[in-house]
Amino acid sequence: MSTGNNIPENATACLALADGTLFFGRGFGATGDCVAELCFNTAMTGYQEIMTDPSYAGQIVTFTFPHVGNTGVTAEDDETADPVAAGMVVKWDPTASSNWRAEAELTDWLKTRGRIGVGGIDTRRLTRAIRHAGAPHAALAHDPDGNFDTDALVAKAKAFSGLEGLDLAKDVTCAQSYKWDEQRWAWPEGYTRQEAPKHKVVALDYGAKRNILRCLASAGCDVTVLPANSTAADVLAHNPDGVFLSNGPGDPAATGEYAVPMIKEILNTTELPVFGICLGHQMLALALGGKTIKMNHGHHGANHPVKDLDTGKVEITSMNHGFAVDADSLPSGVVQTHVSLFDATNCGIRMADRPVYSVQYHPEASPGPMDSMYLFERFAEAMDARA
Ligand SMILES: NC(=O)CC[C@H](N)C(=O)O
Repeated sequence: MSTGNNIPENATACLALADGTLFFGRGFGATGDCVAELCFNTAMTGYQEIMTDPSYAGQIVTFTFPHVGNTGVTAEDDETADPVAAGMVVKWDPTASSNWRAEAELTDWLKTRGRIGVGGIDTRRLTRAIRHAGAPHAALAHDPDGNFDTDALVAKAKAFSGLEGLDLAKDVTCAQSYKWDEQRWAWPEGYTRQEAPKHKVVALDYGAKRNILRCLASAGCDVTVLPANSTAADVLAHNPDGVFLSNGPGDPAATGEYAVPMIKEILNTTELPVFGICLGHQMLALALGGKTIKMNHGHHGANHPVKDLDTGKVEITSMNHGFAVDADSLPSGVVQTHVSLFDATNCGIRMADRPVYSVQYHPEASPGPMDSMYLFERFAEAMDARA
């Protein structure tokens, strides 16, 4: 039974936006409520990879593609041990899995891992609202009895302080360093190990996706992953041939309090090649003297065209970011290398005179037509050149 006015009789989930807008639907996964920034992702596939991408900490994801659940969940596809996104919003109720690789159903997986989902939402209307007014703060509640205190949910959404100024990398980073040698998935052998690595790479974990670490291993790297708050001395103690800066959640300017000084010190005291992705890109830009800005609704999808300004080629990329590097803030000696063909947002930089570069998009998850491994291979080549 629902309580209060205007709550549909069969509603078991409520999505409340900070401006008071309410959406009702059918809950799935865990019960209870959560509060976060609400974004939308336009990818047609990959809901499990999206939900387990640590960059989504502090965000509820609206899936504009209505069909979720059909591939089930498969442990091999997790980007980290558990889902990190706070919740998921979809148009249709999840369908049962129909996939030989599936090991569990999406709804059971969300339930055992404490993540809330809602189906039956008009995601077109919601997406328009997000595009129009910017990513809102939202509370999502799931109650099988349909009891919702909508005023309290709106108040919770209003009270959420937002992602600006929020350091979330410290929440999702690893507690201790570890070695990584698993390579990209290939048919028919699946994941294989890198048995003859050529380059020692320290990868800073700000919320790293496993598939990025796999790409490093596949490019010939012997990868040591270090926690986000590692100092330049911690990094250099491993005697690396190159330093990698991972993706991650939250505001790069906030996470930059410890990471940016570390990156600056690596740049100032060594000549090591440095490669960054997404949050790593944003923090590298900050370390080089640039600025980052909060976007209206960000880029979250798997078909975003990005132009490589060095080659003129356009790559169709996977994206997940709500902040961006301000290209106008880049100091001399730092070159813009990639731009979004949607809205001209900066998508890549490099130092003019050193193999220090980064991209905003996720090459490890990009669908093509180019082989996104080229960025990892460029990193390996830069380490080769110094050997
Ligand atoms: N995927 C990422 O690393 C995201 C970076 C940053 N948290 C942003 O939202 O822009």
